[in-house]
Amino acid sequence: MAEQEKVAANLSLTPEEEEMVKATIMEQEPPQETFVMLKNMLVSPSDTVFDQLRMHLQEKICDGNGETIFEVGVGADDSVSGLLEEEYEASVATLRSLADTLESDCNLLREKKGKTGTQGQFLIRRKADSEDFMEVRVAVVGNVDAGKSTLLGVLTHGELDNGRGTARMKLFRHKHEMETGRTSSVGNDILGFDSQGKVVNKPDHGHLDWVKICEASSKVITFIDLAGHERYLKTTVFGMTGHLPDFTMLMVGANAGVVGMTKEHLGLALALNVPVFVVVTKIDMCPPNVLQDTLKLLHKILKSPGCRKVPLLVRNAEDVVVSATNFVSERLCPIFQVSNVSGDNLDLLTMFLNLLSSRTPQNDNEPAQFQIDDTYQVPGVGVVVSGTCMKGVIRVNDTLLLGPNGLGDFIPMPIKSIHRKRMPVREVRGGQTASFALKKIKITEVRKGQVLLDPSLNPSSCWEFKGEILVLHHPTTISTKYQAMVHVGSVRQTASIISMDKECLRTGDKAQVMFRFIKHPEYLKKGLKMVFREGRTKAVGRVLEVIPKMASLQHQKNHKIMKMVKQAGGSDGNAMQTGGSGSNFGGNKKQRSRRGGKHRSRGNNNVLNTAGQGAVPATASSVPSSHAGTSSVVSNPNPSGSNHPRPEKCTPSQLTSTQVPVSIFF
Ligand SMILES: Nc1nc2c(ncn2[C@@H]2O[C@H](COP(=O)(O)OP(=O)(O)OP(=O)(O)O)[C@@H](O)[C@H]2O)c(=O)[nH]1
Repeated sequence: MAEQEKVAANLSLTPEEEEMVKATIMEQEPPQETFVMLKNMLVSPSDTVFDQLRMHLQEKICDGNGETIFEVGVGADDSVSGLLEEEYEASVATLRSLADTLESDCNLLREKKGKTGTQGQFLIRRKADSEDFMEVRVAVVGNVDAGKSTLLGVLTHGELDNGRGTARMKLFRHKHEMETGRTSSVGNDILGFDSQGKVVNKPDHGHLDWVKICEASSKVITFIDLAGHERYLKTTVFGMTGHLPDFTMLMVGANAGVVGMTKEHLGLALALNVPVFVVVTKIDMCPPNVLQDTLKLLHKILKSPGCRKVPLLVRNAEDVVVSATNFVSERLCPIFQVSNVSGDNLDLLTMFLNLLSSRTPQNDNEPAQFQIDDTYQVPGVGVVVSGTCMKGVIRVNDTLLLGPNGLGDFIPMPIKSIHRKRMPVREVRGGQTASFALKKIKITEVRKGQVLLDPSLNPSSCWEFKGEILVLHHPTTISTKYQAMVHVGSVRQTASIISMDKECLRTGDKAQVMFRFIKHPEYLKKGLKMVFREGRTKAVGRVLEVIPKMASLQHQKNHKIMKMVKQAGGSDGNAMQTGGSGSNFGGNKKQRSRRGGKHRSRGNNNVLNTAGQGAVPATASSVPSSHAGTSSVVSNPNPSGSNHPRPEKCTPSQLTSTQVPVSIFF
């Protein structure tokens, strides 16, 4: 440990960095409240002041979804912080009785004794309600073998690992995962904290004990365990977009360092604006110089212009409180160094998790919105959908609109029952995950990506939408007709580019692009973050405009008319402009063969493996139909024949080891 402390000391913040941390913290200071708290208000309050303080505290607990951090010995006035010992003790006693009247517990987080007196920070948390708990979702990402599943096994079952994978066995869902030791699906496990901040989970808890954990917890951390292997990147991207994590825990094996998918996952979290904290594992088996190199590289990457993070090495309880209470911003990035085998620093990580709060603001008066991320057929129950309540409150027997279906319509759907973490409840609110049993519907009529909405929202679906994207990586160029998987929230569907404000896009290019889904319409909303990917091609961005279904039908009609007019005028060079979407919507067999071969026009994922991968499908006139979709098309970077000079852009191979691809954008 002495070696590690040395390493930590070497990497401690310089005075300028400390200033930066302070500035970041200052940036996040909440606006001044109307209630002015005087530092000795708690010492011996009159009944009126006591009531005022009670109301103030109640408000803060409500705003914090059931908890708040209260500072004793510090006032919102200009007085110097700190109280004399007796005053401080009297203030703490008042705070405890205030918390008591609000059915909450009061726990000391840290205390500071200075020349001007003592001051302390206390966590006030509502006592566990058997029907309700605060929920925080943490996505767990990092390269394969970084120790993700092991850490979750250790945290949620309280038993250390043996270094050969015993702890992760409790989390795996599939036989092949047990055999290979590799996560392939989106796994879930929970860690409950009571009102005193103690872990509720017991070493022997199984999946059936989730209800017991939830009943005894004031706060439940849901870990979204994601796969580290590149092969499962599609599932990992879905986990990051569809499961709406509040935070990302990026795991790095101390000995392996920042390798493989680590930067990819960090880039994804940055693109989706999810705050990141880093956990360096396996410090028990890592030589100090290797650990130091890993930490140095991590600092460099996090501080690089692409990330613009302020790394904070967490070494003691004080650092935990500072980082957790200022972690709402995406800028601060706490770094933990732990061992799942020796248990080093796991207490600090647990303390940090205990202090994290949900980032979804709760407003019960907003119309309900729920996004579906999975569907099940449960024997004896029927169709069950799981997902996240984005806004409002949903109660048993409420009738919401389910959709869009294949035609883009929404149908009224009563909610038969609600479960939160396998526990039956009467209602669910914004920021919480839940599953609903639905009435009178077949499993084939529900799918991931659908939504359940309050009828007052009068929703409409869309085939087309405009997005602003930045290409993080593409081997050649992207032009219209290119198809790839679009991830927006729990929507995951192949979409084709139907137009864009540039002729073609290369790595590092930013553009406004019009997309069209190839299979069915979706429900999207302006401003949502999106990821557009296919194989090694990646682009990130946001939805700028949603074209409602009817408008897009009209647009399609106009497009067809334009095309017919152009064809009549003999301009066959533009015959392919509608590309993939044309082949799916309205393109007949004859047209398809004229466009250069059937297998390029099917409009499903196969297209990605032929024209899609090459990204720039050739026009009917430039490539004979027998060659369409072959590697000669794929490798042609500029088949349109026009002489566009290739812009001087940073390609991934030119990125240095410390650069995260998103650096170009964020
Ligand atoms: N010595 C030591 N071994 C560890 C530690 N953490 C994990 N391991 C071992 O590292 C190996 C890989 O751990 P996993 O938890 O499967 O890694 P993962 O990141 O979940 O891998 P994927 O699920 O494939 O993405 C296992 O054999 C663990 O026992 C640690 O802190 N110290």
